Amino acid sequence: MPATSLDQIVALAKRRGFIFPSSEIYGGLQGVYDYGPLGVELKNNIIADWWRTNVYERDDMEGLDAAILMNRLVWKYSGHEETFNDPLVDCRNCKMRWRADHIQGVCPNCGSRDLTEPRPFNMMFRTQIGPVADSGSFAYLRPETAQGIFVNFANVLTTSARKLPFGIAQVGKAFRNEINPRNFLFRVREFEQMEIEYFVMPGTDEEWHQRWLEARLAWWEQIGIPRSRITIYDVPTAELAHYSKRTFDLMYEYPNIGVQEIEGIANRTDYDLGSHSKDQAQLNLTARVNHNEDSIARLTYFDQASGRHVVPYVIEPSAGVGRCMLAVMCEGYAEELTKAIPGEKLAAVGEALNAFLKSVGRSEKLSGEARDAILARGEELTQALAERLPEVEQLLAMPGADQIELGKKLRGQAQPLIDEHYRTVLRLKPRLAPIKVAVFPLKRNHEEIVATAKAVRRQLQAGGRMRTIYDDTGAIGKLYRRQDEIGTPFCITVDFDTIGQGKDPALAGTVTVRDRDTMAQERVPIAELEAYLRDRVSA
Ligand SMILES: Nc1ncnc2c1ncn2[C@@H]1O[C@H](COP(=O)(O)OP(=O)(O)OP(=O)(O)O)[C@@H](O)[C@H]1O
Repeated sequence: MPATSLDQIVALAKRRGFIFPSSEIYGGLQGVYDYGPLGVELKNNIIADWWRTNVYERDDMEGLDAAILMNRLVWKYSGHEETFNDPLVDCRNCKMRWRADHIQGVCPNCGSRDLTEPRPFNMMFRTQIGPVADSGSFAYLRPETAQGIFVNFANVLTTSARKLPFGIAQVGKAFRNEINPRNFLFRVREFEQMEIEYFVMPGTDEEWHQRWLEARLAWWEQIGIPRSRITIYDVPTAELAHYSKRTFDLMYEYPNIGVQEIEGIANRTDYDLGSHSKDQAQLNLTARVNHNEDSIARLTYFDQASGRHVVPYVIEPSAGVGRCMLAVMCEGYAEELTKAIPGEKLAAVGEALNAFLKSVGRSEKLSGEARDAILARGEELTQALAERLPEVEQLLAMPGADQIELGKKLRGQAQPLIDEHYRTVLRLKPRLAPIKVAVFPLKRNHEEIVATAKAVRRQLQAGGRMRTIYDDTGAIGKLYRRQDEIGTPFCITVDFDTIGQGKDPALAGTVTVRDRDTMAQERVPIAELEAYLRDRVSA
């Protein structure tokens, strides 16, 4: 089952080093996050998968990496200076600011209805280029990567000698001064986009729009978001952006946040190339564009069949990397019992817990209400102990000498049980997993076992294809749980059998390979490890 609460993902992301708040030691910066050691791997793997699918595995695509800073005129003629606005309202009571279309006429902070009329707020960040702050030095941080593609259309067309239809793919940072950044990675002020601008002959645009919808759904499925988990929102005409003839928003149901856009697939007509072209009057544009008196290029395509210059239509699939990563983590997340707890062990823990609850009931320090609540749930807690570690932890944290004594006893009994029977697992597609293989020595102070484990790690990493780590910081069970939580598809253990000192001499030169999802273990000869893992880690 996927994550049931965003908190599960936020906690895991922090605990294991996927995501950190930006500038945390100075109190953070709202709407900005840093990708930690595991986050950067997952993010890079998502981007690489998108690039491979959309650039390498197609015959009709080129890549591009345009600069974030661009001439201000780009944003004038793209329409962003005029229209890239969100409706801003102020709460007169508590002074909080909100996006009018995100609230229900009442301040979500204080409940006041005393709000200002919505007014347009331009979301582009401004900066200054060069040492002199005058009007000529003014620039924006790009709020989308798409414009870098449009203004390079002629460059790519002439250097690649492409014929329509063809597309340009780009991944890069975008910045939006969101009024209310929130919901972790979902709405932030600095993020990455994976965008395609696909250029087609006018008249074939509707068909290509449908084809891209299918292609994009197939990609989401490939990275672990099944078709059944995505809703297609066919944006009603009244809600369409001014440049769009039709837009499909792909929506994913995030826990707590609800059904939200992860990707927009827009038919942008000839609006973009037409907007950035000179001689617009001669281009037979269908889109309404602002008169361009600054561009030095005609962004057209010579169609040999008709002998005419045409302005291609554009289909744009545009996805956010952060929203994608959040969806992939939510979808792959599971907390589960790994096997049924044997009756007598449960009874022993139950006894300790009951004694503990009794003691809590006598405690002067506990409020009556809390005591009653705990006693009422005593049996249920006992039964479901392994699934309810956080609640048990809460009980253990309560004050009072008896509690501490019993708490210790309980923890002592419960922890191994819980460790053995309960786990959090991130079922990422192996190709996305930050770490593909983790290698453990069964004994961390045994020279030969350690040396063999390190050699196995080096051998697998040397292939360059699978990120492999060595870890000896705990008992094997604990190490498995850590790797389960971060989505590592395979763990390898080097033991006495491996080095020929175990019970079975036939196992010399083999290691245990454990599968994250099935938890099944297999003995594999070291010499065959790479072949065994190669396809499995790129699945
Ligand atoms: N503030 C943001 N934080 C994270 N990702 C974003 C943000 N804004 C846009 N994206 C991502 O970029 C993609 C394309 O951007 P687009 O301009 O279509 O978004 P949008 O329609 O403005 O999004 P929303 O309506 O949620 O603000 C979105 O589908 C989303 O994945």
